[in-house]
Amino acid sequence: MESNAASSAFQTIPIIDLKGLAMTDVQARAELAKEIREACVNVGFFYVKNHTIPESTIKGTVEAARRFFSLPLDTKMTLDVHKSTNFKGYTALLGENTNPDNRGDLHEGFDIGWEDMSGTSRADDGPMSGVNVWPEDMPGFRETLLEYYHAAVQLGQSLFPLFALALDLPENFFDDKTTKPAAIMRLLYYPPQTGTVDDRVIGIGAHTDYECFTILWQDNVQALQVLSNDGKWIDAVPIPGTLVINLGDQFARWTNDVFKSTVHRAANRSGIERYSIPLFFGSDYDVKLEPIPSCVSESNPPKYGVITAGEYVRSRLEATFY
Ligand SMILES: O=C(O)CCC(=O)C(=O)O
Ligand SMILES: [Fe+2]
Repeated sequence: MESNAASSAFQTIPIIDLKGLAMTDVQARAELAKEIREACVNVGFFYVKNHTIPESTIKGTVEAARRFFSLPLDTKMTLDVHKSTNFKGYTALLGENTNPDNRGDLHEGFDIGWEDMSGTSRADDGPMSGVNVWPEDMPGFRETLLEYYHAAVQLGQSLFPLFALALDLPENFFDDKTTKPAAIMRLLYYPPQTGTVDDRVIGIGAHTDYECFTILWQDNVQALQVLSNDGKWIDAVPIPGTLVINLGDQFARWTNDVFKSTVHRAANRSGIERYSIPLFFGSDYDVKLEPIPSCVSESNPPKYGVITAGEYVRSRLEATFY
């Protein structure tokens, strides 16, 4: 399978209907996988409609985000991500810098990893092991976020077989590599930027994501942009009822760039505040990201060194949260 890196300058981001996600008909699944393949090879981004995260779960989580980010700064700072050994908790404005050429990102964030409803976190998350941190005096906040987290993880798990089909692999190829969903969920809040904007301080600087793919909910404020091969920024216009799926660097490494991990950024110049909720879905942290054999050929020789997923994500997070 060849990398298509130079072939397409996309102008639009495809919309894929997932209403048949649970179907078992082989032909229908193959057709859906083909659509996904086109999007992954040419764009690295697609919208999904008729996804499986309930609207009520989204609404509750956005409400929770509003409540959380409106807490006083010193209360939020008790959960400072820099105090955590595993990148969990609160990031203040300018607390991270996604693009090294920039001067800091103009967003606030709140990060959690896997935890079940009874409060158990995983002990064996390799370099990312450790508990989530939660605000005090916010009844229901934890449950609301975990409800969203597990719904998004379930959606992610149902996408892996389609990504496998899209790579001409058996549907279960990723099953034993995604047994402990390595998923990080973020609440993001972008204050509006008005007046003269320094391009080096925007909502989130130009970057690629670190894991296999990201499931992103965005509100209806336009800010997200995706870099096309011809160097143009394409608006990822908010489309009500959809989620954005974009591929990250784990998948690019694993597929030897057959799947694209596309550069994107967000700048909120709307005049009103913006919220988004990415969930970054990676392979199990102990999986070695060796190029998938069908993605390597004489004309597309291996491009990346082999590293475990956990080491890779950790090194990227360490560079971001300086
Ligand atoms: O807020 C957005 O629309 C994008 C966020 C993003 O790219 C990220 O968190 O990696
Ligand atoms: Fe991103």
